[in-house]
Amino acid sequence: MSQQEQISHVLIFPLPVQGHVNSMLRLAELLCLSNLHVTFLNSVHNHDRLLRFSDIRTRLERYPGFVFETFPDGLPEDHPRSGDRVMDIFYAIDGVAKPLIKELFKRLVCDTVPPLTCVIAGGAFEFVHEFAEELGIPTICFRTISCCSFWVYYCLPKLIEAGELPLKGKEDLDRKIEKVPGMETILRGRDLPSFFRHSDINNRDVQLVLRVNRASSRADALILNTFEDIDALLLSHIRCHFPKVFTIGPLHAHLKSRLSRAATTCDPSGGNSFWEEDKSCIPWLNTMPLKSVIYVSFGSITVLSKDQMFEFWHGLVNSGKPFLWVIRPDSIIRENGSGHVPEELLEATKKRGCMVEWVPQEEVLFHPAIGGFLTHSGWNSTIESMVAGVPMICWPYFADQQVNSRLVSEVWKVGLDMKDTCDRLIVEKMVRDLMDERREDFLQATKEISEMARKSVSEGGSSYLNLDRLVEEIRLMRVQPLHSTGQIECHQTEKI
Ligand SMILES: O=c1ccn([C@@H]2O[C@H](COP(=O)(O)OP(=O)(O)O[C@H]3O[C@H](CO)[C@@H](O)[C@H](O)[C@H]3O)[C@@H](O)[C@H]2O)c(=O)[nH]1
Repeated sequence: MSQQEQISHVLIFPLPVQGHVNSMLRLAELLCLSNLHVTFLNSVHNHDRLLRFSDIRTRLERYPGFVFETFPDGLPEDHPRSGDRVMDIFYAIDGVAKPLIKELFKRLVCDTVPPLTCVIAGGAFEFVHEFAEELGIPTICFRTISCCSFWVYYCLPKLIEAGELPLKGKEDLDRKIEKVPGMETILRGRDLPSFFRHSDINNRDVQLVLRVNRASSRADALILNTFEDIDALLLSHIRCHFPKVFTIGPLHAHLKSRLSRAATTCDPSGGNSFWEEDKSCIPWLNTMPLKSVIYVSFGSITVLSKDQMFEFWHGLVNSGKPFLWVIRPDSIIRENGSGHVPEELLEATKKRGCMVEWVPQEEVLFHPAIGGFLTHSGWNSTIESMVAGVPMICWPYFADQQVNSRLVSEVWKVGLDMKDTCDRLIVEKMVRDLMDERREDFLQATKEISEMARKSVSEGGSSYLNLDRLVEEIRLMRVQPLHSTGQIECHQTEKI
């Protein structure tokens, strides 16, 4: 086969957490639909959960060019991989899995047909760029966070240089942050990614975040799960630094659009869940009036203290609105002596509440009974809510979520930002504002954004065309010979 005819083979390597794996799997399927060969790299821990709780195997086995590879993430099985221990994932992988992943890269280049031609990485590990550069493999960085938070992360060194960071104390949280181009009037200290609330810039996590963000610019191209209409200004800044940016989102809607055009028999609503989806909430929702229910979910990493849980619970009950609340089994911090649930909460919940451990979120958001979403502002949840036309109350937990929630309220105007408070009176007021007082404004804004999003992923839309361009770009990518020897040193590689 000639160089031109060679089939492109992409390795997709997400940070092994639900939110990242979700969007990367959607990308994988979109690339398979374009007849590219895709190897998807999962941690053993996540892969087991995915096989247990989703239909991913049947969905992806339809594509002859799709394969999973796995690696051990280096953490004990009972490690929570969430809350304030989520950063352990980065350090454990950097230690244990790194050499195995390097061997995998070599094996895919040397011993696989078709050979690897490109790596799409989540931008979480610097070593991906090191290995790829050593082996001459082109890389594309897919940051699964929002465009606005990607840009804020990218500008952080500038903020440090200009003295806007570190924040020195609580009094700095409301100070304007002016050195992020395109966001000069929007951000305050409290809207920066949570890692940067640290007053010590040399802190290990802060340094890690700075390093991995710097590494993004070593990639040959950048993919973002957004669409041009909501991020035009920031994209114009980003494109000055990253000449090849492909905005191909919202990915979940894009996948649906392409699957329906391909007229496959595959259920486009199939999830990629690490937890068992409890569908009993759907018959419950069917009994509720139109747009009356507030859906509550804080994603896959957030953990709540018992006090926080009770504040939310009281606030929801006191708002008088029906609520569907996802509480992951591992999401409440165990504390001694504070487990008593007041009788009035239990009674009110029996009447108008439904609490489950995990739901098919896309289906829930599209249910006609859903009128609002109390969310942690993870980017997938945010963009899924926008597509479904559901306004949000944002309670960001950490990382990029702090930026997303600010944009939701101040720029896109599709919801309210409740960051840094967790008080039953505020929860109650925000729910009433979202569902009653300011409902019409929010519904109008979400409707407009939802229409723009759907248009972008329909034939001829910006994300649709950008995906075609991305596929063309990938088809042109080839492994370049090593500088030192003039050829890749393909020797026996170990299977992981
Ligand atoms: O009951 C549920 C709850 C959630 N989901 C899905 O799980 C995903 C959660 O993703 P996201 O909303 O992005 O939250 P996290 O799981 O917290 O995602 C991580 O990854 C995101 C993308 O990079 C970041 O924006 C977040 O800050 C980071 O915590 C979404 O697709 C949801 O549809 C379900 O299917 N069922």
